[in-house]
Amino acid sequence: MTLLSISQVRRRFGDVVALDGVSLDIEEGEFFALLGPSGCGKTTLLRILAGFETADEGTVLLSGNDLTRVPAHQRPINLMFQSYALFPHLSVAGNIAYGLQRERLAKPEIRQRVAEVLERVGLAHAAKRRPQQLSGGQRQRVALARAIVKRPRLLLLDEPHSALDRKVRAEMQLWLKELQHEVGITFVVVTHDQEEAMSMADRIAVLNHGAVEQVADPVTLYGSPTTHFVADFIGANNFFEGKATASGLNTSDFGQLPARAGAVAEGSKAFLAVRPEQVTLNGGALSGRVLDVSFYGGLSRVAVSVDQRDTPVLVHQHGAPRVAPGDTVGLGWAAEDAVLVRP
Ligand SMILES: Nc1ncnc2c1ncn2[C@@H]1O[C@H](COP(=O)(O)OP(=O)(O)OP(=O)(O)O)[C@@H](O)[C@H]1O
Repeated sequence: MTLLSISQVRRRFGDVVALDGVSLDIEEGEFFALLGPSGCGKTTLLRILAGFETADEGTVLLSGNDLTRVPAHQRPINLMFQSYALFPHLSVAGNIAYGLQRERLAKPEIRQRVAEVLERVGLAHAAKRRPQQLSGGQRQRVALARAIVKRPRLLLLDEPHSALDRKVRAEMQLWLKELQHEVGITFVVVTHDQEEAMSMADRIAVLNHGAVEQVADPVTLYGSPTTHFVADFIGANNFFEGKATASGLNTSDFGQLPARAGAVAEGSKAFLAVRPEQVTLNGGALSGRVLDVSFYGGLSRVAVSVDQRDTPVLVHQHGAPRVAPGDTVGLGWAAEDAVLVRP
């Protein structure tokens, strides 16, 4: 069932168009990610959902009810800030209880709900500590506990892992996904980190210049991007430019190259996108010379220079390298492993 229906939302700041007609439906219980580079408008959209910012045009419905005129504190929506915004003078339990106290819930109920949520985030032992006595990952758990204890319909998370180092970040991504499944609250997370979005979200909306480029699950986004921007932003890709034909792409430099049509109509301008792990080095449509080989344990990355191309073709091979710089190689791929995308 649709929980949140965002329709044709626009927002400008002076000359800057932050959101240029964004429409999205987010399902009940979904872990949804808004992904895009800095300045694409994702924070503005999150703030509009929370009620801290207003749209110039468009509507936001929550279970069919228009939120436009509902003030932030009356929305069944919580926002977890990037900085966590914990109160330094309150204990962990005090921070979590704060919102419930403001709602004037009875003391025994507050005590019980705080204890429950502390247990859930694995911080029961740290209830009396102050935020500055906690690690970054623990602070994030407190911020999440404080957000979910109010049992919102929707939890918005702004770059939740940006304050954490790499290793903790990976642990917290896994944990956040588990937590979301356990509590069943709909999560909308804003991130510029494609790996983070891919590893956590059920579905991802990729934003660029205030507009939605594509909405899909991670596997579809990776395997069947519809635009050059999405194919380039998510993972590594090799691109060729040309015109879509019935069986691939017609290029001026390399003739016909095999690919699936994807979302591109025959005869239109397009790019062929092929992932490095789909390219083989034993014969095929192109030939080139190995420029560079680097070994990463389970994976070797090979850069192949091809005449008439400014950028080398990247190839990933499983295991140790089987070619060396200077080798002449053929580059090939199966038509179903390459996809045509819109410019
Ligand atoms: N209050 C404001 N006043 C003026 N311009 C703003 C304001 N808020 C956002 N913008 C502009 O709107 C555009 C979108 O900003 P937004 O913060 O939504 O992007 P973002 O994708 O979240 O980027 P980041 O990841 O850097 O936060 C940017 O060009 C930004 O400079």
